[in-house]
Amino acid sequence: MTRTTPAGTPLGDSFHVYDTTLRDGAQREGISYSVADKLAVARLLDGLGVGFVEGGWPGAMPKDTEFFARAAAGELALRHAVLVAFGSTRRAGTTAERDPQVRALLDSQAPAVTLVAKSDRRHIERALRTDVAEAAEMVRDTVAFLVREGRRVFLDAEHFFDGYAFDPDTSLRVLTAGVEAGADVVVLCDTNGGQLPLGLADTVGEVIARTGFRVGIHCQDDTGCAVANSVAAVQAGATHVQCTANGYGERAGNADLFPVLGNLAVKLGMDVLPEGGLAELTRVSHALAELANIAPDTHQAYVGSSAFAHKAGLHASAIKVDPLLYNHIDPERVGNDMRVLVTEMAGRASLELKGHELGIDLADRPEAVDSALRKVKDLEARGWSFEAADASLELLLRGEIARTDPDAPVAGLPFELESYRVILDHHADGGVVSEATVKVRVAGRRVIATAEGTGPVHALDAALREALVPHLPWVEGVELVDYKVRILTGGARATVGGTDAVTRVLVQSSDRELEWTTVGVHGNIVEASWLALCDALVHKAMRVRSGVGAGGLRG
Ligand SMILES: CC(=O)SCCNC(=O)CCNC(=O)[C@H](O)C(C)(C)COP(=O)(O)OP(=O)(O)OC[C@H]1O[C@@H](n2cnc3c(N)ncnc32)[C@H](O)[C@@H]1OP(=O)(O)O
Ligand SMILES: CC(=O)C(=O)O
Repeated sequence: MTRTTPAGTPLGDSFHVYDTTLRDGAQREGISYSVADKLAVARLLDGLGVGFVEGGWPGAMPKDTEFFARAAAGELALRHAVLVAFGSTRRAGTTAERDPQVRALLDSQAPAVTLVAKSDRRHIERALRTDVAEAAEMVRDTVAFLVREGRRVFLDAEHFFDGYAFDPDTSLRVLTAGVEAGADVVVLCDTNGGQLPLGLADTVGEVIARTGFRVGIHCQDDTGCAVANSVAAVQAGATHVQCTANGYGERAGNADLFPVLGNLAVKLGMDVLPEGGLAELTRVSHALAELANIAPDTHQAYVGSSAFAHKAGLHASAIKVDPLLYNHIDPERVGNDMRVLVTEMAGRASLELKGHELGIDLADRPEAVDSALRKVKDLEARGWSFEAADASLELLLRGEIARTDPDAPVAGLPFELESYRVILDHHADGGVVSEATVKVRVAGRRVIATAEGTGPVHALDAALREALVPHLPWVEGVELVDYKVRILTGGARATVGGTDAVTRVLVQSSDRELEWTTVGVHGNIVEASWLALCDALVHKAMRVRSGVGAGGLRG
């Protein structure tokens, strides 16, 4: 399929999606890519289909030099993207040929080079400590040298928007020097990230009208407008857009590649990625977050796990009629999913949609839906939270179905608790050991088991397993993979009254096939944990018995 601009002209090389995650993204506080990480990031971006991957600044730091060396040695076989080396123009008072930083760009063997150049007179005079004529010459000389050496050159005009507002002639003179020397694109950079979309788009349009140059855009996110600014620049005529994965970058970050691509592709109808690329946005965004060792932003536009998650009952009731009534696009277009959250804000439609997600048909069970809804609202007012605990919600729904339909089977706990006890031993040497004893009836027998653990919940879990596994072997395959505790004070549970806090525990379990989350709430953290642990086992038991409804433990 031919990729086109909004005007319908073929994209080909006429529009550039340019990624600078490995250079500007790496300037984010907290990110430190290894060379192996950098190679993996480049491969993911290439697989997505971006046109250019800026790999770093060879010569400035050993890791970036090594990255380019390994890429040149064949470790990076890019299918879509052109690899770009980044660096500054030569220093004042020398020549490009003699400047070691410029030579390092050549030595990187990258087929394209992006040169950063000051385009604000105040920076030229105060930071470079030179004059405008020399600054323009630094650009001309370096671009011409690299072009002569067979490199494709882009010019990042640093501080362009602030500089153009202060002294447009200087800023244009720097651009002109680059283009006359052979630069392919002059990239207008909002380096301090202080621009707003309307003013920035006006400037982009004006520069194109005055010069006729091919213009790109690079936006930092200091006003929170980097994505809007980038899209506005494209609408004003920019044909090269620089972004970083998930908006990583110096200070507040850069224009986030994923919403920028989403907007260009879905809203402006530009085929900015090869076929199939758009549906990869969510997966690639999350994979790149892993490589950066940063938790994905759940609320990120287009690709966040909450980007199409609906909590309000009124939203759900319209979504039941047509999902597009409350979604700006079909989430599948960008590889994301719609989810319905059931909380105190739910209505009947929210429960029906959630039931559908969980494989429970609630359409003909209005009584069960009404009573489940009342129960959810009541429990949430007492500190329970079901939005992250689908398994507990499923048990509650199945329990209400069983209560309102005598024909529906119900299964509660696969064992009966007689009592549990947890003690804590603080030894003189500073060691702290928890010990738990559980007394249960399982498979018609009374079983007593004791176990130690690093904490009271660990000990309780261990003792329960000790008691159950000989009689219910599947318990052994249930692993506790995450455990979260939140203390809720009066405000969050106003109907309970009093000043004592309640504890909410979320337990995430896994049996290698599935992960599921359950919730428990109580004034005592061990009891809250016990409730969540038991729900986890009831949920698993329900699946072991397949098709049998379950009651759960909430009162
Ligand atoms: C807007 C951006 O984000 S651009 C990307 C910025 N990224 C980085 O800075 C990360 C990598 N940087 C580095 O490793 C180092 O800063 C280096 C290797 C580039 C330079 O290190 P040093 O030689 O020790 O210089 P230092 O960082 O202190 O100062 C930069 C020098 O470059 C000069 N300079 C800055 N911008 C430019 C430019 N566009 N063109 C030419 N020279 C420039 C400065 O005037 C200064 O010169 P001086 O040493 O004569 O004062
Ligand atoms: C080049 C660049 O990163 C900037 O001007 O912000």
